[in-house]
Amino acid sequence: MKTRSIPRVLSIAGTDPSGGAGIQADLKSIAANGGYGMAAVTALVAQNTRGVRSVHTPPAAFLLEQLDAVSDDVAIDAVKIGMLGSADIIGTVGKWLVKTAPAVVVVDPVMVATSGDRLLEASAEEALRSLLQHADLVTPNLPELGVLLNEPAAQDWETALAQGRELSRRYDVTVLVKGGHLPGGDCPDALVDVHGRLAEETVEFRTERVATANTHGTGCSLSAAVATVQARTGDWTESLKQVKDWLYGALLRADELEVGQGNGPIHHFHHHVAPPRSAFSQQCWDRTAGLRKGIFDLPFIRQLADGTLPEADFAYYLAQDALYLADYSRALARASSMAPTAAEQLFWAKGAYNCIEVEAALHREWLTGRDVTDRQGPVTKQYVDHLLSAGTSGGYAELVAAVIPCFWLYAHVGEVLHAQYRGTGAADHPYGAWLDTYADEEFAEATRQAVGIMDDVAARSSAEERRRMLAAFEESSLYELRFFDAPRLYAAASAE
Ligand SMILES: Nc1ncnc2c1ncn2[C@@H]1O[C@H](COP(=O)(O)OP(=O)(O)O)[C@@H](O)[C@H]1O
Ligand SMILES: Cc1ncc(COP(=O)(O)OP(=O)(O)O)c(N)n1
Repeated sequence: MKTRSIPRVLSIAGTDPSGGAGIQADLKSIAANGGYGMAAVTALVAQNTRGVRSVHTPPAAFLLEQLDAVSDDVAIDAVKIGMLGSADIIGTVGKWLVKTAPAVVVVDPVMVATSGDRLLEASAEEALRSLLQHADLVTPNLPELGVLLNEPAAQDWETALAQGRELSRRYDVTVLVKGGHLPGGDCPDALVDVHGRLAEETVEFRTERVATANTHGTGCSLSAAVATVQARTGDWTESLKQVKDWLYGALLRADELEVGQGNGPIHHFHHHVAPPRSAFSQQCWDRTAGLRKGIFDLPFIRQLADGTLPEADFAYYLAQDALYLADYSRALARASSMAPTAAEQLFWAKGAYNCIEVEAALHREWLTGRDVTDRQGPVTKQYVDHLLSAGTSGGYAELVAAVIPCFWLYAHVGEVLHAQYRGTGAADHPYGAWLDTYADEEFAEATRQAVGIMDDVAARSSAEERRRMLAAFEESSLYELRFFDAPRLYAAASAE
């Protein structure tokens, strides 16, 4: 297939004056994915983020005039077909496709909007099935897949894939089965083709489900984007990979748009606009709320707060922390060596220095006279391995996200424990002096700067890099929890 760096892509679809779905969404998706967008309107839809009010369908002959006006003048590299509305319109589009034979035809078999309003007359379902013979790719959601096969909508992923295979077999077409309507923490999609046009019969793409109500026009946007990238790459699997990544970012940042009071649109141009400075760290913080709760529920933290923590557990914690800091300093030094700006280089270098010079010295002071192991325990070792591997196999962005929880959780736990201790006014608290050093304003300021750097790095990173950053942040946060729990599990054994 002949590919083109800026493909000319025609959307044949209905309108959405609120800009989230239909032609308006298609044009944004095409542009966001590097194409030149064109549009022929099948129906004028009075709708917004809350639902459809009415539909006006101009005569099919006028749609044909629009289509001919484009194809008589412009070489069309790809066509995306969305809302068609009636059998009359479907027939007109089918004949035009036969006449023009575009290289890429993607059909999104739009039937019902998220709001529940019908966008295809029930009597036109058979006509829509017959249009599939002109399609290279069809992108039904699960209810639409069921209707096209005259079967109930799939309730699980295995049934959905089986239906995808059946649709591919019946209509000799590649099917994109979309799992957005299934419950669960991720959104599976799969390209399915039983006629050998893909490397494998089923190629799956999974992304995490984004917690947002702003998904209006997701299906329209996806199909227009796939048509565009396919005309650029000539490879369905590669196209889906690129588009899913872009779509994930568009959903992740949909809430920033604040459009409408119902299900708002996705952020088509998220990759051209830097996220608000604090957006990424807020996301990291929100995602690890459960782990923070877990930390405050640990016996170690409760006992450290009320002064009942066994001395041996405290000593084990201090010893492991000193061992950890020696390698944490190396991870910060690595971040310094990878930093793209002098300011970031200096910040991490100072952090590496402070770990050894200030923090470890403090630990040594507290450890004097205590009989403790000088070997890394299992959790310390795993945590350090995670940091060092982020610094070698991950990039700078991943390493930065991996080192932040140590700053942030230490500062947060310190602040909370210190406030609790001060609140009790207990003069004889065995760990009072330690808790006083724990809430240090200089360290809190360094933490704010570190989190700011992470936000800056996230703002200049791709959606895929941000996803890896988030995973690295979560993993380090989990190790922070395990680190606080390690004395309970390993202190006694290490003393033997
Ligand atoms: N909350 C979400 N988070 C991540 N991806 C989503 C989410 N909702 C839908 N998607 C993805 O958006 C695309 C459209 O999905 P779907 O909702 O199944 O179709 P439609 O929008 O046509 O009803 C699919 O790629 C699906 O995996
Ligand atoms: C004019 C028009 N076309 C299609 C839809 C439905 O779009 P879809 O991408 O399926 O998005 P939601 O149904 O999720 O909004 C529409 N609303 N209007």
